[in-house]
Parts: sequence; C-alpha cells; structure tokens
Amino acid sequence: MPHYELAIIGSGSGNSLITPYWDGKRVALIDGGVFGGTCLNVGCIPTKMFVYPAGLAAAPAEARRLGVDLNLDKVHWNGIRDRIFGRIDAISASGRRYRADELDNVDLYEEHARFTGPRSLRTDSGVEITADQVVVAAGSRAVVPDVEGMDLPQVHTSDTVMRVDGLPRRVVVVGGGYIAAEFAGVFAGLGSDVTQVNRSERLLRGHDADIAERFAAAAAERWTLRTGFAIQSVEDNGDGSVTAVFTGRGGGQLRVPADLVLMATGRVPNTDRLGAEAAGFDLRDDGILAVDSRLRVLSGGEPLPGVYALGDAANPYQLKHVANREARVVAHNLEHPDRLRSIDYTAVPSAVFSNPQIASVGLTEEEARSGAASGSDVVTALQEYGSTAYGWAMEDQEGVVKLIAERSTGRLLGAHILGHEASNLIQPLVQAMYQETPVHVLARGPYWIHPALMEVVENALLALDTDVPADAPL
Ligand SMILES: Cc1cc2nc3c(=O)[nH]c(=O)nc-3n(C[C@H](O)[C@H](O)[C@H](O)COP(=O)(O)OP(=O)(O)OC[C@H]3O[C@@H](n4cnc5c(N)ncnc54)[C@H](O)[C@@H]3O)c2cc1C
Ligand SMILES: NC(=O)c1ccc[n+]([C@@H]2O[C@H](COP(=O)([O-])OP(=O)(O)OC[C@H]3O[C@@H](n4cnc5c(N)ncnc54)[C@H](O)[C@@H]3O)[C@@H](O)[C@H]2O)c1
Repeated sequence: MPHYELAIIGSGSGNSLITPYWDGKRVALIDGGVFGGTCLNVGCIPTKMFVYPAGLAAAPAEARRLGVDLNLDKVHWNGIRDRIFGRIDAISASGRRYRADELDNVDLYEEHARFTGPRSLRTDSGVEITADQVVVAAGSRAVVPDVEGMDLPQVHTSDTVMRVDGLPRRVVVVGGGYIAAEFAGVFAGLGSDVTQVNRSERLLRGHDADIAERFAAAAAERWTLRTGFAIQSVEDNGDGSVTAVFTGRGGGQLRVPADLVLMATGRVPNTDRLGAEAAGFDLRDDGILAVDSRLRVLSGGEPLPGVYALGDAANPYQLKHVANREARVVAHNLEHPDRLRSIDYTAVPSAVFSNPQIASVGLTEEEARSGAASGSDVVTALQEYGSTAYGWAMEDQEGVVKLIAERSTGRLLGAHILGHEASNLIQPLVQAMYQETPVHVLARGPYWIHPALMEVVENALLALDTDVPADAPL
C-alpha cells in the first residue's frame, strides 16, 4: 500500500499545492478527469477566450450608433475553437507531463478515488493510498434536470458546448445564472439566433434587483429572452435539429426549435462521489464539505488534523479566485502545521462576462436594508455611464454603477456595475471595502483620471449621501 506525505484529490486548484517545499517528499496527485480541472479546461479561461471575439463580432451594431459603419464578414467558429483549445490543451498536457513524468517525488493517479478513512483512499483500479496529510480539491460538476432528451447529441453543458463543430444557427440556453448569461452573450455575439429560457421570472438570482432587471432588459435587446418556463423535454426532430419543450408557470407550453441546446442549470460539488461518509467528513446541506476557518475538514463538528478542503468542494462561491486564495492558505497550513492561518472572505467580488458585463461585490440593496440596524442608515447611488464624458463618447445607454453605503460611517456595503469593463471598474471598490476606506475618502482623496470611464465610479461615490466629517478631503 503506497504511503505519501501528501495526497491531493483534484488537479485544478489542487495542483498549485505542490510547492518546492514538497521536493523530495512523496506526493500523490489524483484526478479522474482532464488534468488542470474546470477553470483551465472547460471553465473561466476558454469561456472568456470566446467572450472576447464575440464582443468584436458584436461591434458593428454598436459602431453604427456612433456613425461608423462596420461590416461583419464572417465568424470562423472552428478557427476560434481550435485556436482556443490549441492553447489550452497544450497547457493541460504540459502540466500533466510535468507532474507525471518530470517530478520523481510525485505520483499522478489518473482515475477516480474515494475515501476509505480520513487519510486513506481507494482508486477505481483498486490502489489503496494512505497519506499523512490530505487535501480535497475535487471541484463541482454541471447538473441537468432529469427530463427526457438530455442524452441527445444536440444537448450540451458547458463541458462540451465549446468544442462543437460549426457555429450552431439556433441555440436554446436553459437557465438564468452566470453560465447561461455568458454563453447567451457569446452565441448571440457570434451570430447565432439565441433563445434563453429561465424557470423563474428573474435572471441572475442573488444579484442586486436593479442590476438584474437592467441586465434582463439589455439581454432582451440582443437575444430572445423567455422567463417563467421550466424545461420539460428535448425532442428529436429527426432532421438533425431538436425542439426544446418548456412548461409555463401558468400551465402553458413553449416549444423552441434549435440546432443546439445548452443546459446551464447549475453545478453541484463533487463531494457525493468521494465516500465522504466513510471518512466521517461533515457535509453541509448544499453538499459542500464543512470546514473551519483554517480550511480543515470537520468531522462531528471538530477539525480533522491534516485533512483540508478547498475550492468548489468547500465553499459556496464557485469562483476560481476564491479557490486560488484558499489554495494559498492550505499550502501554508500543510507546510506549517504549528502556525495555521485562516481564510479571509472579506469583499469577494465576481463578474458575469456577458454582454453587457456585470461585476459585483458585497451586499445587494435588499440585503443591506434588511440587515441594517436602521434602514435609514443605508444610502444608495445610481450613476449612469451616460452621465460622464467617456459615456458620452461611447453614446452609452445602459451602463450603470450602483453603490450601497452606510450613511453614518461612510462604509461601502455593496457595489454593482453593469456595462463595459465592469469587471475592471469594480476593483477600486473592492479595495475600499477590503481596507474599510470610507466612501468620501475614496471619492475625494485620490485623484481620478479625467475623462476616463472610471469617472462613473468617482461620480457614484460622490453621489452617496453619507455623513462627511469637516476635515474630510475636499
Ligand atoms: C463555464 C464556466 C465558466 C466559469 N467562469 C469563471 C470565471 O470567469 N471566473 C471565476 O472565478 N470562476 C469561473 N468558473 C468557476 C471556476 O471554474 C471554479 O470555481 C473553479 O475551477 C473551481 O476549482 P476547483 O479547484 O475547486 O475544482 P476543479 O478545477 O473542478 O478541479 C477538481 C478536479 O477534481 C477531479 N475530481 C473530482 N472528484 C474526484 C475524485 N473523487 N477522484 C479523482 N478526481 C476527482 C476532477 O476531475 C477535477 O479535475 C467557471 C466555471 C464554469 C463551469
Ligand atoms: N464569471 C464567473 O465568475 C462564472 C462564470 C460561470 C460560472 N461561474 C460559477 O459557476 C457556478 C454555476 O453556474 P450556473 O450558471 O450553472 O449556475 P447558477 O446557479 O448561477 O444558475 C443556475 C440556473 O439554472 C436554473 N435552473 C436550475 N434548475 C433548473 C431546471 N430544472 N429547469 C430550469 N432552470 C433551472 C436556475 O434557476 C438558475 O437560473 C456559478 O455559481 C458561478 O459561481 C462563474
């Protein structure tokens, strides 16, 4: 039975745990899927590599508003696809080669494994592995509802949709979350006829209501959006196409013919396939492993020494920058068991890379108002991109910055941006929340470049009606 000083399940964020500290120490890296995990192979990176050219392809429509006639000649889907995966597959392969062939101290097990105890595992081929320390970095996977037609070749999840041959003419996107919004933007931008269908009336649940509503309005300008319909089945039309069939809340039926159906109906942590019970690991109701602030897995409410978890299997954010941060904490704790450090989830931002883009951090207005000691201590500001000089240059009609702050302290409680470069514009607000910089200091202390688009953030900060001390920057 091979014994290791460290065993890691998952080669996504888990791969980064093998620092030089482990040189000369025996490490097992176990992954039953493609080396490098979700973000690299089927997640953040390839999706954004499609988002960018889709934005270019959508440019003629926007340029016309500004008096520039552009024509889109052709979108070379297969060329875009092959360029993207030519780069990604090579990175995955070289990472695999490095771990499998070039590091003498690391054994790569390319198969699924389950726990038989807190620090013992069995792989599908029957190899029994024990380790002094163990990390669960097993990620999450796409789930689709149990309805007829999910096995048809035209039905995809985010795992497979980016590799299809040829740009599909008619695309149905099922769902209203991040993945649905991003792929609807990509396919619509590249020229497919997209219909997005969501079960509930509201898209992007969990986002600030003003932002979600404005996104829905903007989306409906770019593709067909239907809400209040749940997927019932996908039917094979027998001619290479399918029909996605939906049931309405009021009982009506919606039938949408398509060449491709993307199921973007959520992701679940891979903890149900880990043998977590055999190991005695505590699971939360949402299936995530229960961990303490040092990211040690809990058993009966108590941390198991030397057993850590991170990423989508251990936090509800399902974001790569959170998994990366957790990996840094776990890497430290594995190497310094006598000086454990805690994870800090202050001001975790996220972005939806659709068209338009959304970025947010902190509380929504609803959350802030329901949580404040007094509702009157919450102030908000809504600043349109179109109210700033750069917004005039862009003739922008939909971008907006929404800020939520505490009146008495000037503390920023939440920031939500919809529009061009939202994922970049939000960063000073993330910093302010993290460093607890009052909004009047952030607005009036540092200089803001004129007439950059970032002025929309400065103006939103200035518009917040917070109490400003007499000696505040002018
Ligand atoms: C389409 C899409 C777009 C995304 N875009 C973004 C984005 O723009 N920004 C962002 O921050 N996040 C994004 N995410 C989320 C991000 O990809 C994840 O949060 C992140 O990759 C999680 O990393 P991880 O290390 O926890 O898991 P993963 O990278 O999924 O790694 C887990 C690995 O464990 C393996 N594994 C699981 N169970 C076992 C087992 N029992 N035995 C052996 N191996 C096992 C799996 O094969 C997998 O390779 C996106 C996700 C998707 C699907
Ligand atoms: N840019 C990013 O950071 C990014 C991009 C993509 C994914 N992600 C991460 O991946 C996670 C998963 O993304 P997602 O979009 O799949 O999940 P999600 O939870 O955001 O959205 C799932 C959607 O599917 C709908 N749905 C669920 N079951 C359904 C059913 N039976 N019929 C019809 N609709 C149904 C839900 O109403 C919801 O709108 C996200 O939580 C996010 O953190 C992040």
